[in-house]
Amino acid sequence: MTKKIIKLTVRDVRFPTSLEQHGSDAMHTDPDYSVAYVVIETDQGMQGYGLTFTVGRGTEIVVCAVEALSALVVGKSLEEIVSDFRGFYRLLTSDGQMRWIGPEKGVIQLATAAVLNAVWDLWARSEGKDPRKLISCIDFRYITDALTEEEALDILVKAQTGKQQRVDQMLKEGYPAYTTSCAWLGYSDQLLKQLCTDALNDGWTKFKVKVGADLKDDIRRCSLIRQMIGPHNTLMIDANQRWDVGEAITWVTRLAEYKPLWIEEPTSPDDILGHAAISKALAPLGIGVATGEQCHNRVMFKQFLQASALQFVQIDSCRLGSVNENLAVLLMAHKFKVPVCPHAGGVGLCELVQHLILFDYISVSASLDNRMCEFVDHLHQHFRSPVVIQNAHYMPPKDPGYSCEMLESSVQTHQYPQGQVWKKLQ
Ligand SMILES: C[C@H](O)[C@@H](O)CC(=O)C(=O)O
Ligand SMILES: [Mg+2]
Repeated sequence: MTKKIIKLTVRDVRFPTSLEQHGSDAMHTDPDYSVAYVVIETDQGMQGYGLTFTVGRGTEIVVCAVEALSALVVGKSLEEIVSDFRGFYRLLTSDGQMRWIGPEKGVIQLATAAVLNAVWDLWARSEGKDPRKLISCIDFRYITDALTEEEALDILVKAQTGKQQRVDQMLKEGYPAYTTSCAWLGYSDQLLKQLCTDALNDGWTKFKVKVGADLKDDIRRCSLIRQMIGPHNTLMIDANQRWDVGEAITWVTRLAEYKPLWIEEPTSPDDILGHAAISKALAPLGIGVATGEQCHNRVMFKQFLQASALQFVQIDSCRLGSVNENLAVLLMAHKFKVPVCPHAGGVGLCELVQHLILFDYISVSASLDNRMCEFVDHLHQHFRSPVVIQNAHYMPPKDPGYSCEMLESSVQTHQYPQGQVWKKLQ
């Protein structure tokens, strides 16, 4: 029986995280973690849940973009969509009129991710997928000079070997994670120390610190955290695009003694050659460049990889056009032998991206070398199937779907501006 999508709703849901400086960095000093939250419904009463992450103001614009896309979804059946998912992806990203406000970037790309995340959730609840089916979801337009459809299929087919052992290993041990929760830029040293002590006690071994606003502060905070975690645990630093290219090289060189594994988003997320120059300059110091949370499509990732401009690929479940585009990036990263360490946190990003990184290990890369997934300990309580972390590892989700269904009570309380939480703050 076909499942016809008869309704799409989208809501603006915001959490006042800026009140306690959760999520703050050198560029986003007051984020209110938010989502455009999408629910699609079929004529058989099934639901699919999807979202895209934002940091507060502007969510209403993403909501408008989702509404603009909804006419392309409502009325279609799930079977019709997934029988030509590549075509459906293109319908959304290449609509002859809406494409002008992208293409495949900005608000319209965030909206595409929210809608398609809901479609993947609906699909995931209904059936399994084989390599050929997955490849048929990817739009190879603009990336065939880096990865052909045949090469992509070959990667997935080769990774069938040993797949069951990796599934068993993940079920037992989980996927390695790192934490960003201890060292947001707006946190005091005292809070940083407290959170770092707690995290060490909970078994965390990999830590990310926000940098980039003030060099003296960065030296103090990196020195503090390195002292606390010791020489063998892993430290990463994240500047959230704060610097020019030369400034990034000078600044990070000053922080090199704290042995960061990577500098994340050192400069404009669009500056591929700038990232290449930074990568080259920092390689002798043993510091890699990580980026991707604002890398808006597969074409950008292709060029980053071709230009050796990054050493860690940070896919994002809501920045790229959903699973379809993330699959393309995972496969390209594998071909270019660059590890994937996803961006997560925000609202629901951990819930979503755990699926992608488990898939990467089990069905694409078959490697854990230099790989880990970000974890941020906020707002999980608002999800029906929140992530499970054990001993600093993501344990595979057990419920069917893409794990982005929120509790209806949370959505209503945090809906902007009419929810109780926001009424109280007005
Ligand atoms: C504004 C967000 O909190 C951002 O700082 C997140 C980020 O860069 C990360 O998790 O990495
Ligand atoms: Mg970051």
